[in-house]
Amino acid sequence: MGFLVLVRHGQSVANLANVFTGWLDVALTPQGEAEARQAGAKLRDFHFDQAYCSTLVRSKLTLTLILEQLHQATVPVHAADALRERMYGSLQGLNKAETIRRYGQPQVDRWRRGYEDAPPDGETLHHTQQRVVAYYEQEIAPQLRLGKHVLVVSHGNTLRALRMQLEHLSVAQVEALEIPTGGVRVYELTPMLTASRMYDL
Ligand SMILES: O=C(O)[C@@H](CO)OP(=O)(O)O
Repeated sequence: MGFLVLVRHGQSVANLANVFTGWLDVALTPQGEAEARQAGAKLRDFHFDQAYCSTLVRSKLTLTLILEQLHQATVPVHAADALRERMYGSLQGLNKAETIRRYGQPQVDRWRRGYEDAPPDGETLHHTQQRVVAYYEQEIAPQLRLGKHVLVVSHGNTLRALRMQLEHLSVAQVEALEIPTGGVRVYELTPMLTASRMYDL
């Protein structure tokens, strides 16, 4: 039976500073590195055939630390632009609290969590979902259909978008979904890619 594990990267320096990140290529904090190792420890009973991450360093390093923790550093890794965080446009680099003071909580909530609301010059979650799901269908799903064990380390909004697809969430459900840094979600999959079990670790 195939399984798919989704992990959000550990805390980044921008997460700690409460700054909109998107495609900014920021490092993990020491806590973020510890969260990555903890995610690896939670996965100690899992063996992976294939792993995927984004081309951003916080995702790559989280994956490296997980595989090191598991003593599975030889698992083949693919880093894909399609798995990068939602592009946050001109919000990137701005402090979130300061942005709320300037534009108000309702507007910032829509930019951050609305499914069809684009941040200025940025991607909607819907657009992010189209590129992430296309990559999933082309690259990851064929591995899962073969019964492979696949690990994906990506970002808060890309994982919200992918989870909406995998779990058939409504717009209201995905708008309310929050994924913690270092969060681990497991799907046990039939050959038809129906989830027979899904759970957080
Ligand atoms: O800044 C970002 O890129 C994301 C994830 O950290 O933030 P938000 O929770 O606002 O979508």
